[in-house]
Amino acid sequence: MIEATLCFVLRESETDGTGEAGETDETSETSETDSDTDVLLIEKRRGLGEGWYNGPGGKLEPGETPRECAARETREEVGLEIAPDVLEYAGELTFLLDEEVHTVCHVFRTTEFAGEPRPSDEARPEWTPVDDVPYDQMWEDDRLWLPGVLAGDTVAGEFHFAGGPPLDEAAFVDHELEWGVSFESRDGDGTDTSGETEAAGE
Ligand SMILES: Nc1[nH]c(=O)nc2c1ncn2[C@H]1C[C@H](O)[C@@H](COP(=O)(O)OP(=O)(O)OP(=O)(O)O)O1
Repeated sequence: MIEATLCFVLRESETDGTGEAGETDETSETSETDSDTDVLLIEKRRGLGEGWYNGPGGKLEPGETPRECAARETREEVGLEIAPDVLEYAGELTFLLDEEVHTVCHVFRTTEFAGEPRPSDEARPEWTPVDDVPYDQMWEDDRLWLPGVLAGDTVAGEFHFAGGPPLDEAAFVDHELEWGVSFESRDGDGTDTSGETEAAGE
């Protein structure tokens, strides 16, 4: 079983006079996050999900907590500095391949970061309006959980894939989601110590 992270960095959109990202549309019925918020996505250059968009992230190293991993991967992949303890625990996703747990992924969210994104061997970063996330160029499960996470909700989910490995060539067959899950016990280091968090229902 792989333990991994994803980190979604949010910022207020910049109005650049081009009429693109950040322009306020007074007639729109969008909520406080969405059209005026950007999320930092990466186009992944290698590894699982190569060629697709996602948040920065990757596998935990020995002795590392999930939030330390999320901060390190974000620094390595796109050069942003984030203090691990500012990361908000937004989701726990379990990816199963042929009914065996393949990866448990801890999802974090933050608006606090320093620096400007820059590309690396692993990733090409792109600030993207949250209303314009390219779900057709992402993992198939992302459209189910990422909009809620970007809007500030918390989620526990199980996603069933069949026919692999590798996971990114398997078929996405089923899922269960639970929203509004409390991850407060993970505020210390990203590790659940309470046993309160339930896995998504059957
Ligand atoms: N179904 C899925 N949906 C999704 O959105 N992200 C997924 C996913 N399955 C795996 N991931 C993400 C989680 C994690 O950030 C990443 C793990 O991919 P890899 O094993 O290729 O690790 P990376 O190469 O990115 O990291 P390192 O090797 O640790 O640098 O893929």
